[in-house]
Amino acid sequence: MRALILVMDSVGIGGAPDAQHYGDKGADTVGHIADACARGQADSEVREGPLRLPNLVAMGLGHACRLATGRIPPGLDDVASEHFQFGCATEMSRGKDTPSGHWEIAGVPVPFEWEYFPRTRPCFPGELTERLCAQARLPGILGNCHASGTEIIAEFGERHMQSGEPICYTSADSVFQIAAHEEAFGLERLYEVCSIARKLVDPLNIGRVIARPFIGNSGRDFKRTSHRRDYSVPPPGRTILDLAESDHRDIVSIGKIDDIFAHRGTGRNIRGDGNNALFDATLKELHGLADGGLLFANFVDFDTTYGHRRDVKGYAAALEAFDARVPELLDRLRGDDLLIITADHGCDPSWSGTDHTREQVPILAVNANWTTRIGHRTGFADIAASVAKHLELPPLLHGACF
Ligand SMILES: O=P(O)(O)O[C@H]1O[C@H](CO)[C@@H](O)[C@H]1O
Ligand SMILES: [Mn+2]
Ligand SMILES: [Mn+2]
Repeated sequence: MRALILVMDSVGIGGAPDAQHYGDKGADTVGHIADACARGQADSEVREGPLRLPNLVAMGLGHACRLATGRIPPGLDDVASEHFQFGCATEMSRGKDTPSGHWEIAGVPVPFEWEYFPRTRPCFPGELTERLCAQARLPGILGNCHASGTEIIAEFGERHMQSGEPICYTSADSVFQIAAHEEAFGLERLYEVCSIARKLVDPLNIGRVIARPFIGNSGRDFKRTSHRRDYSVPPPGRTILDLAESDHRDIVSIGKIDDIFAHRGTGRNIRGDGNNALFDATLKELHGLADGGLLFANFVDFDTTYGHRRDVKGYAAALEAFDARVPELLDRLRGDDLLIITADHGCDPSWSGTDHTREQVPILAVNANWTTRIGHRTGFADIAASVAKHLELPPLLHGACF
C-alpha cells in the first residue's frame, strides 16, 4: 500500500468560478490546446491532428473537463474506464502560483495573500535593490521589471556577461527571479546571490526567489539549464509530507517538489532534466518505494517550457508524450497502491501575456478498492486528505477524503 501524487505542472482544465478576478475568465489550458489541435493549428514535426491522450482519457480526463466547464474538449470524448476515478477541483488559496497549488494539494491551503511586485519599471523597491547589491557585492542589476524569463535573457544576457550585473525580474506570481550565466557569472555565485535575496524579501512576504541559470554565447542562443533552484518560504502548516515524515515513512520527491516545500518532509529528492527524465525517475523510484511510502512528483515542462512560452504546439506534444508513458506507470502499480494525477494551476498557452491562468485542475485516480466518485471538489486539499486516509496517517487539518 503506497501512494503517488503526480502533478502535471499547469495542466488546468478551465472553469474556475473566480477566474474573472484574475483576468482569466474563459482560460482553459487543456480545452484550448485540444481546440487548436482539432483545427489543425498544432501540427508540427513531432505531432499532428486532434489531441490524442488515450490513457489520460481512459482515466477520465475528458469527463473531468466536462465537470469543470460543461464540455468535453475535441478528441477527449472517449469513455473512461471503470477502473479509474475522476474529478476536478477548484483552488481555495488565492494565489495561482506553484507553491500555493502544491501546498494545497498537500493539505495546506494558503490562508494569506502574497505580496507582489508592481507592474512598474523599476518593479523592485530601491531599498531592496541597494541592499542586494551591497550584501552580494554586485555592480547593479539588469531588468528590474515584469518579464518572460526567456525573453529577458535574450535582451540583457550579453550585457550581463560583460558587466556582471544579474538579470532580476518578476511576474504575476509572488517571485523575485534572478537569471545569470552559468559560466560567466558562475552557478554557485548565482545561488549565493539568491540566498541573500531570499533573506531580503522575507519581510516583504514574497513567496519565492528563483535562480535561473543559462548558458550560450549570444542573445540568439542563450538557453536556460535544469540547474534552476527555487528558494521558497516553508508551507504555513503541516502537509502530508510532514505527516509521513513524522511517521517515518519512505518518502521520495521527484523534480522541484523538494524546493517547493522548502525541503521539509521531502525525503529522497531526485532531479531530472525534462518531463521524460522525470518520468524515468518516477518509475525507478516507485520500484524501490517501501510499503506505506509516498512519492510526490512534479512535471515542470508543461508550465516552464510550453505554458509560459505560449507554445500551443509544444504543449500538445508534451501532453501526448506524457500520456504515452502512463501505461508504464500503471503496469508497475501494485493492487493496493493509490495513484493520483493532478495539476497545480493553469497556464493556457493560447491566453494573452505569459502568466499562469486561474483554472480548475483534474483529479485522475486509480485505486483498486475505490468505487466512490470523486466529482467536483472544493479545494485541492481533498487530495491530501484522501492520501492520508489511504496511507493510514492521521487526518490533516483541511480537506475531505474522496
Ligand atoms: O518566464 P519564466 O522565467 O519562465 O517565469 C515563470 O516561472 C515562474 C515560476 O514558476 C513564474 O512566476 C513565471 O514568471
Ligand atoms: Mn506550477
Ligand atoms: Mn509557472
